[in-house]
Amino acid sequence: MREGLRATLAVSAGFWCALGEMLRSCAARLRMLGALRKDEHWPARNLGPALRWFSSEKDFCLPNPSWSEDLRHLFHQFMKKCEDGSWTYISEKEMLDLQKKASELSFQNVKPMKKKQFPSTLTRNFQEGLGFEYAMFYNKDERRIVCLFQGGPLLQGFPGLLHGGAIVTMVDYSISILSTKTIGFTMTAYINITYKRPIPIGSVVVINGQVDKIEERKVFLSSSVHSADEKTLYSEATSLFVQLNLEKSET
Ligand SMILES: CCCCCCCCCCCCCC(=O)SCCNC(=O)CCNC(=O)[C@H](O)C(C)(C)COP(=O)(O)OP(=O)(O)OC[C@H]1O[C@@H](n2cnc3c(N)ncnc32)[C@H](O)[C@@H]1OP(=O)(O)O
Repeated sequence: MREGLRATLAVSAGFWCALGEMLRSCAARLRMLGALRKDEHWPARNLGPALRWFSSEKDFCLPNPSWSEDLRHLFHQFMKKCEDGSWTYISEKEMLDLQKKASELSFQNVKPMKKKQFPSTLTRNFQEGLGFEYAMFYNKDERRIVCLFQGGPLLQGFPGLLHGGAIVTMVDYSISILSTKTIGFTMTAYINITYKRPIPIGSVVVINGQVDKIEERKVFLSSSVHSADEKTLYSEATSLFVQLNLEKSET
């Protein structure tokens, strides 16, 4: 009798959970459809204050109050390395200029978003300190890029830890700039990342990317993610970027 009651309760709890999940997913879809109906272009008008808009003139790669001591220290170290010209600081403006040029390329079946309506890049759509805080430095002769990165609480995966998707986003974004600066506009064909140790939210990591080999339109790169003191290797990745074949994509 008691067994029967327990089984009935388990089935009914399962039913209510499944129903709840279904209703939540329907509500999310309806919200999305509503937003889409209002305006065929993303983003919907009222995405709230947590966005740094494309039109902003501010250089978000410079230190702000959310930066930890470690991030400031590394930033100033790299700025010093820039003095002899071996390394160059990549400003937000330079990244936006690249992006603007990229938005002029036409891809099959892709409608460009209305100017000024779209946010700068995925990595800049968060309020100061909550998402991706970073600065990048480029070494042309060594074909290397360094990204100093501090991931905020909105990038959480496991409690207190950075989501792997946020880590690979920052790796991909850094080496995408490196490959683009090396041979012109490229796209990620693959990126294979190995996560070796979890990264605590708010800690500072150093992403090192380098070009290993170029074969015609293909750029092979490798990258690593270390702690600021270089003692911990968090992740390693190998990737292929392919230079855009504009004749093909213009069709
Ligand atoms: C970001 C900074 C700068 C820019 C700012 C912009 C905004 C920032 C945005 C941040 C952006 C962040 C970055 C992002 O998020 S980029 C977004 C994520 N990536 C994509 O969506 C790319 C989707 N894929 C494609 O569009 C095409 O497949 C590409 C363009 C990659 C190649 O298609 P295409 O038609 O052009 O070339 P092809 O097919 O003739 O192949 C050519 C050669 O490549 C070899 N191959 C191809 N694929 C693979 C593979 N998977 N493994 C091994 N090999 C592969 C192939 O065998 C051939 O080799 P070979 O036979 O000649 O030896």
